[in-house]
Amino acid sequence: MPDSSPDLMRQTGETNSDAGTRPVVLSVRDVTVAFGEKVVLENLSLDVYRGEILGFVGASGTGKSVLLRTVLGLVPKKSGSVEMFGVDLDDASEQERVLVDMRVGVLFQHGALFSALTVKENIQVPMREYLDLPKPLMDELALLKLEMVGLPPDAADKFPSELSGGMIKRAALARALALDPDLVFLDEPTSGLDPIGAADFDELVRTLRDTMGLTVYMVTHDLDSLFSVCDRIAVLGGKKVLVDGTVDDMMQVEDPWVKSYFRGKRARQIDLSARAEVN
Ligand SMILES: Nc1ncnc2c1ncn2[C@@H]1O[C@H](COP(=O)(O)OP(=O)(O)OP(=O)(O)O)[C@@H](O)[C@H]1O
Repeated sequence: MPDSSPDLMRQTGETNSDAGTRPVVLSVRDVTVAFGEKVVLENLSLDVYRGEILGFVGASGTGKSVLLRTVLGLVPKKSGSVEMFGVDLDDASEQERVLVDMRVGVLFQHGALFSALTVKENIQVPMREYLDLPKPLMDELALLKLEMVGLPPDAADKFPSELSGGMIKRAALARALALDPDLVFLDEPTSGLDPIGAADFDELVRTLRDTMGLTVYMVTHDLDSLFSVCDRIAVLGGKKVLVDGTVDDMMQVEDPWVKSYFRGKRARQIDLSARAEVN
């Protein structure tokens, strides 16, 4: 049986692409998902590279959430494969699957914190699920995660109903980071935040990527996020990834939705102000 200890997986369990320079941490190949007769994704392929912040966009109802849930194994696919850290999730043993899951954090839309648990208890949910740690250590770790996401220590004993929208997002991010993951999925993390709160959250995501070497897969409608923190953007359309590339690449795309999204009035305002900040 192959040694699948986390350390070994970190060193070897990743496929390389792009002339061996950028390890692929998530590889989606020819994935088709349907609900009854309705095909939502068809032969969709996508690679996510280690250390990048990928922004995933697409018109409403194109299947962004379905893809995210499929990758996480919450929605069955008709065909295709999903590999994380070089492990094909359909072929993975139970032990391999647990090791992969421990390397992944998820921030679901609207935070999805357990309302009956305090912030600290929410952050400790993944620790209780996967680790066997003494309570004082878990408390210490929870406080550390709060600090990482910029929440004060006294947020630990608050319930989600006592937090602002921005604090809920940060608490949910702290929970996603509970196990020091390598890859985090963020589902519309800045939705519902005011522009300043959203910009602060984007900055936090970028800082965490820079300091922890995180790979970030972010489903978003937020043009500010796409322009300011995403290294690469993938656009979902016609049941597959229509196009992927940098913001500048998106500016060249003639597809009508991509064009109106990235070259519309709002996008032009953001682009102009970003360029003004640089100069
Ligand atoms: N469990 C399900 N059963 C049947 N159809 C579903 C199911 N889940 C999603 N769909 C359909 O799949 C399509 C894609 O939905 P999805 O929620 O992934 O879109 P989205 O791109 O995330 O949209 P939005 O940006 O509005 O959140 C929609 O037509 C939706 O109705």
